[in-house]
Amino acid sequence: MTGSPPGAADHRRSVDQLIVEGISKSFGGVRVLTDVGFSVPVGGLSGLIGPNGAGKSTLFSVISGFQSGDAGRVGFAGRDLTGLSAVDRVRAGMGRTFQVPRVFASLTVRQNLAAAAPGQAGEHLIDVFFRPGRIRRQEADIAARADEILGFLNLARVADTLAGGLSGGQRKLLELGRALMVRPRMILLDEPFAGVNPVLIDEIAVRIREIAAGGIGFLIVEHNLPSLSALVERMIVIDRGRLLAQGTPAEVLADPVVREAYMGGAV
Ligand SMILES: Nc1ncnc2c1ncn2[C@@H]1O[C@H](COP(=O)(O)OP(=O)(O)OP(=O)(O)O)[C@@H](O)[C@H]1O
Repeated sequence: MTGSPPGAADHRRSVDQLIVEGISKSFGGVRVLTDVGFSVPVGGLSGLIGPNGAGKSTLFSVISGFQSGDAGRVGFAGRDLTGLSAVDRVRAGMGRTFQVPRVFASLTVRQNLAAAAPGQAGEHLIDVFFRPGRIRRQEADIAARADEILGFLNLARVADTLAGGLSGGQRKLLELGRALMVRPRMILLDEPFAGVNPVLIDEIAVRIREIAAGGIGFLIVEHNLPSLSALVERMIVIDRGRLLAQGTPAEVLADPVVREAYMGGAV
């Protein structure tokens, strides 16, 4: 990342925006992202699309701090997050899910949710000996939050099932639930509909809309363009690592440049 903070003051003023500025990233000398910049509302529903290999997952990783960018800045809800670790970005309110759900197969659904809760007092030995009451209270809070999410995501009936036994769609819901455990302001969702049957796609879309209505925003990478465009208010398009277009789903999908990038115009 660059050392000087151009635009840092803007980041502080933009309390309701995710601002991505000049992100570039190479792997072994191969440029994957080139000077990508856009901004979306923290509390809104936005999509990030592009053909296979466009750089969407890499961009997600740079925004969420799982990989460092070679250049560029990330402003979020009035803070400059550039250079912060992935954990600190989660603490700042930025949650994320992965293309391949990272649930613990040998833990139950409920345990998976509890394990996603941030900064648990019991992690520190000193708390175990000197603050047992605090640990009990925190465990009760986590259990209550997990129950709330299990009910909301319609996962209560599989709460005590091992996550390894869930369907693809249920795993996606559990991954969404894990992101919700940290009480984020915005969630970066990587392919929530991939490998999910159409009925569950509709259910996941309904849940996302309900969560967004409660003020938590989404930036969603997704190849299922009909389902995504029915859900989001705006789309960012990247192709070969560069910003190609942005606008409402109708504007973006009618754009000849976007149609050309996708399968030579067969969107
Ligand atoms: N760790 C890595 N090392 C080397 N190359 C990588 C690495 N991660 C990604 N790439 C390359 O970067 C490019 C962009 O990959 P990325 O997964 O970000 O694209 P994507 O738009 O998410 O693709 P898809 O839609 O197929 O998931 C690809 O050419 C990929 O092979």
